[in-house]
Amino acid sequence: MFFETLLFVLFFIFVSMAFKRYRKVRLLERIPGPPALPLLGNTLELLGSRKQLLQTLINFSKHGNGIARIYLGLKPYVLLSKCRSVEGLLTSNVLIEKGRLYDFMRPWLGISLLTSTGKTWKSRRRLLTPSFHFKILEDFVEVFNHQALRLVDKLQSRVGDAPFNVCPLVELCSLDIIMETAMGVDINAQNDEECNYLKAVHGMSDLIMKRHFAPWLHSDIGLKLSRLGKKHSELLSALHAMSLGAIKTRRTAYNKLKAEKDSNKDIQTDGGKKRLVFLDILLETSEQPDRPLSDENIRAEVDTFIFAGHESVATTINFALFLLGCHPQIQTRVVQELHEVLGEGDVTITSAALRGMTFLEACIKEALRLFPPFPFLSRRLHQPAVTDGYQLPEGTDIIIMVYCIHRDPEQFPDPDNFNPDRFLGAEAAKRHPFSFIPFSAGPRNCIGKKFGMMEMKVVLAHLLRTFEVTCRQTVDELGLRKELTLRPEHGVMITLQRRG
Ligand code: HEM
Repeated sequence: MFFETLLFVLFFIFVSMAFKRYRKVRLLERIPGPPALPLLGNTLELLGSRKQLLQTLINFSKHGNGIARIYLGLKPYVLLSKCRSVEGLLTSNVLIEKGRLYDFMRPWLGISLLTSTGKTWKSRRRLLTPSFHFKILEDFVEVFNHQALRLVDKLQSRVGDAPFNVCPLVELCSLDIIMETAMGVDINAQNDEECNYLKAVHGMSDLIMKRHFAPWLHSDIGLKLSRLGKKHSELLSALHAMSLGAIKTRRTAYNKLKAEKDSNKDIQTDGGKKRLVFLDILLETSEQPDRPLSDENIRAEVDTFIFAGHESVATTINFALFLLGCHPQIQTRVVQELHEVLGEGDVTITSAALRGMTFLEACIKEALRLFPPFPFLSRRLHQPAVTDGYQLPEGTDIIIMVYCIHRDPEQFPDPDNFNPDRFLGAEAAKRHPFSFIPFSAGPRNCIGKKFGMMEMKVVLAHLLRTFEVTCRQTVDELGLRKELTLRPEHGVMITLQRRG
């Protein structure tokens, strides 16, 4: 009797799951998409070459007019590639759950602002928003200047050299900046080109992408049993050891200062200068009775800031150098503007000066349009939605094709052309508000948008007023590759001349 009941229950579960899937697939089959193999779906095309991942997804999305459907194994995904199709989703206050890729980031980044959802995300967002207050960001401009000048110093020795890859140097600079602003430590990565921490970040990013496209690595057991399991644990230990070490040091300093001072006042840091870093704010918050943050929560947020805050900025600076190096007339316009805003001689760039650099900002935006660090964003629907007249059932995984949205000729005529003027004047004001979304949009947009823009402007301003940058690569020669962010696999090869 027991076995009969068990069999009946199992049969019932199986039938209801099959029926649920049938209803879901029936709705999604109305959406155009490439032919899919039984069981495997479109997995083979996606697995075929990770180098081609971006191009493969772009090709898939061409199957519909802004909306297309693919299968990874049995799992359906919907690709959205027009601004009109993503507006409803991005502005929703309830459809805020991230897609599967984020599941694989959790061992490293924990439950943080980037990876959480629902009530946890809402309360974290409320908690962390004040950390990005303009007053706090203004204090960071000093760090941006100091680290950018270190990069300029490093590059002085490359003047007149044959073309060299600037990407690793820019990435180390942006890592130094986020370490100093997030944790208050100057790790001077720029003088450590072997930087083990960065190697661990790259190793983990690579592993997360491998997991995403290999269904047999999706479960933790599958990963542990595979040859990647050991590497995953080693990378996690290295990454967490660094952030936990920095938290411990900062907490000791914080407690010491607190014992000396009224805890409501600003904390004295860095040899007497008043500058709060993100970690101080988290430590302060963790002590408020109504908003406790455990050490684990703090580690998750710190790791998230470091990941989200350095690679995206570095790749954008690199792509901007590529574009400006290939377009000398546009570079000259930037330098003229810098001259007008900053004058001659050595200067420390202030936040007021940054506001005057409108053409440099337009160049950065155009670099973000052509090469968005996050060329696609993923979401999972925990309730049904409708877009472009199609019903999307609960549980559907969505891929927002930022790369395609940014190259839509209806919004950006001659879309492959580098033309920063698109972001100035009336043309910019006429465009659809969701046609340019490098920082995403709506309630789950990038919390570090202002921080990132200020940092990129300071670093590029120092570089461009010191050096004339030349680049002779084509876009194909960059070897665009989608890792966790979009990267130029073959580097950005530039030459430098000192400006007169
Ligand atoms: C060029 C620079 C940057 C770009 C293009 C960028 C882009 C993005 C995008 C597209 C998202 C949404 C991700 C998604 O929905 O899946 C995001 C979220 C986020 N970014 Fe950025 N980001 C940049 C710089 C930064 C910086 C400098 C920081 C921190 C200092 C930062 C911290 C975050 C965090 C914490 C989130 C999660 C926000 C939430 O879900 O509430 N980002 N970013």
